[in-house]
Amino acid sequence: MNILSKILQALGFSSGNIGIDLGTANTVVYLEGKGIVLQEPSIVAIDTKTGQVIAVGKEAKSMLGKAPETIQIIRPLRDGVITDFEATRVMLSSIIEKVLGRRLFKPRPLIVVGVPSGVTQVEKRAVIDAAKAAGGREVYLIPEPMAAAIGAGLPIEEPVGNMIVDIGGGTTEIAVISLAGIVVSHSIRIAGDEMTEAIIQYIKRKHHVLIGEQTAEKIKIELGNAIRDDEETSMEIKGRDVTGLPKIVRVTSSEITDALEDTISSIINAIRSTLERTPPELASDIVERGITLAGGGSLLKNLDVRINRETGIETRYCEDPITAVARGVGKVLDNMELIRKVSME
Ligand SMILES: Nc1ncnc2c1ncn2[C@@H]1O[C@H](COP(=O)(O)OP(=O)(O)OP(=O)(O)O)[C@@H](O)[C@H]1O
Repeated sequence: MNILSKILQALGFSSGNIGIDLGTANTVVYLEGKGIVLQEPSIVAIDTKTGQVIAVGKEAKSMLGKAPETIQIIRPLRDGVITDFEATRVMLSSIIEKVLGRRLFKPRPLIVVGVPSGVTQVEKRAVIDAAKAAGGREVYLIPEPMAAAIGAGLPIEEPVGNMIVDIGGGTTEIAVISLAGIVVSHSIRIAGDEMTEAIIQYIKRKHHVLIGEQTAEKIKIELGNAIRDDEETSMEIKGRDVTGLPKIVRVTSSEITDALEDTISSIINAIRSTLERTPPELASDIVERGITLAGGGSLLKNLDVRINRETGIETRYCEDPITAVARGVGKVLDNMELIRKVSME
């Protein structure tokens, strides 16, 4: 950072450079010099008659499952990648405008975006084009697990093995990082949103009741547990039965543990297979230093305990797991050398 930028920052001005965690479930934005300035669901509401954007983020999410036919609610990303380019562009522009809105001078910002490590060239191009179309001057992409590890404060540039498991909405990214590079990684398109979907399917099968995504997510957060613990809890949920009438049923935490079993097993198998492919020296570092968890999906109750039980490796959360990727892309904004080292080709 040059001296002028430092003075401007000290005076409360921001360079306008932005780090974005463009997530399947949430988009989190870090503004250089300010920190996290926006955290909103990755959802856009569009008027189907005029094609105009009605709402973005929280406001659009509150319309999920409740909108008339004239309003289309779109999640522009699925499984961590862009499935609707135009909606992503609109969402990014609106977010960037919200973040930089009242600035007197608006130089085009440098934008660093965290993306799943398994993205294809076409998907990478789509993110870069969307960020440029939304006003970005230069756009760099950093693999999400690398960004999460930087955000978690792991010593990624040192010659030691750091294992990060970032469980988002659409993707789980597992990586072993050493000397600023990803040595082994594994990305599966199974994460928090599959847990939500598994709850919807379980309640349909077991109780013959249909529930929406928002209700299922609430159940996951309130009752979900990666292990069976002694404290059984339950809650009443409202849905629609097969005949179409409203119905109330009581659901217990152990039922939800059953519902989530396949998803949790897939995540743990992916961690195991990554460990199996890790070179011995780095594996011994991981045994010593433990596994770090990031991402909203990792917040499922007792997931750390379950991973520890099944791998034998100490597992801990990083600070504020949901913003780890955004804090990571934010931390590199003033370090072009590091951006070049860790960004994707
Ligand atoms: N307390 C909680 N318990 C369980 N799951 C939670 C909790 N809080 C958030 N989640 C889940 O975390 C997921 C979103 O996490 P996050 O915001 O990190 O994903 P994302 O970055 O948008 O996704 P991706 O990295 O896959 O693109 C959602 O599935 C949400 O339901």
